[in-house]
Amino acid sequence: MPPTTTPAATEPLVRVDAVSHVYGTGDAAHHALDGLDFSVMPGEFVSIVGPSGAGKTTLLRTLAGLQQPTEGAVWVAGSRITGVPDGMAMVFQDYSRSLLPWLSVAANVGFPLKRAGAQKADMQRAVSEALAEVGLAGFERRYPWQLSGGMQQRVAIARALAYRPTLLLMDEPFASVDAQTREDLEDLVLRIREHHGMTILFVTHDIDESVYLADRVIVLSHPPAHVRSDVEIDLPFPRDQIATRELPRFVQLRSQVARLIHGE
Ligand SMILES: Nc1ncnc2c1ncn2[C@@H]1O[C@H](COP(=O)(O)OP(=O)(O)OP(=O)(O)O)[C@@H](O)[C@H]1O
Repeated sequence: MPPTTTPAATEPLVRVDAVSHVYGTGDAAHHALDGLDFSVMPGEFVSIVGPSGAGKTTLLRTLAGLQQPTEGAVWVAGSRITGVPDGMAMVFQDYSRSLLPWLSVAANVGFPLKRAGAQKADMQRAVSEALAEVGLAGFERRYPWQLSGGMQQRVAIARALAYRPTLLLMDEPFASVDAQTREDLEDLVLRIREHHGMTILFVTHDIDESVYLADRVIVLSHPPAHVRSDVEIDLPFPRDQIATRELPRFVQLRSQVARLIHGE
């Protein structure tokens, strides 16, 4: 009998297996993560929220392979990660520090591809496509400091996109832009996700944003952090900044997540 599902559809892309992290030693030791366990399926959009200082950035840095857990392991596409995995890109909150001010917009977007040894023509095509996708066609020759904060964050998103990642990690990417720009960037990320089908893990302090964007919201506990709850967001797609946020189910879910963060 033929299989009814392909193996790829049933295997998680990311598996966080009993991950703990302790910074420092002895009296100075700080237990940030405590036995975190969860999985993310290919194509899922998962928001990660939690109280301030819960360890969200520590978790994302561990997922990115930028630091090793003191206990447990992270698996991406079936391989235990010991460094930055292939096919992963990351977008940080602080675009002014993540973009290189002495490089043009195009050179910033092409930077990871150049380092990976891409052919010039392929790189130029990927850069143009990515900039067009984030609404910055025509800005190739500008420098990051000539752009608004929201535009700089679009450049950072384009740089991630040009790399064609299967896994995109985003650490509070819209925390430093104004409210209208934030909504525009949220919808940009949803469109990108729909277009490319990539898997996205998105750390945010903003409860409404976590619910608006995601298929699931993982709520971390007070430190040392464990997974306090894993909330399925059963809101229909496509999402709309006004209509989705008006839905009674949206209001119910955001209250549920808020209560969980506050420890109720
Ligand atoms: N390199 C480090 N060395 C020592 N302690 C650290 C280091 N990085 C983070 N910490 C500590 O680990 C804890 C978790 O930090 P982390 O930045 O991961 O939390 P967060 O949930 O992202 O914080 P926030 O809500 O403020 O964004 C904090 O108490 C922080 O001071």
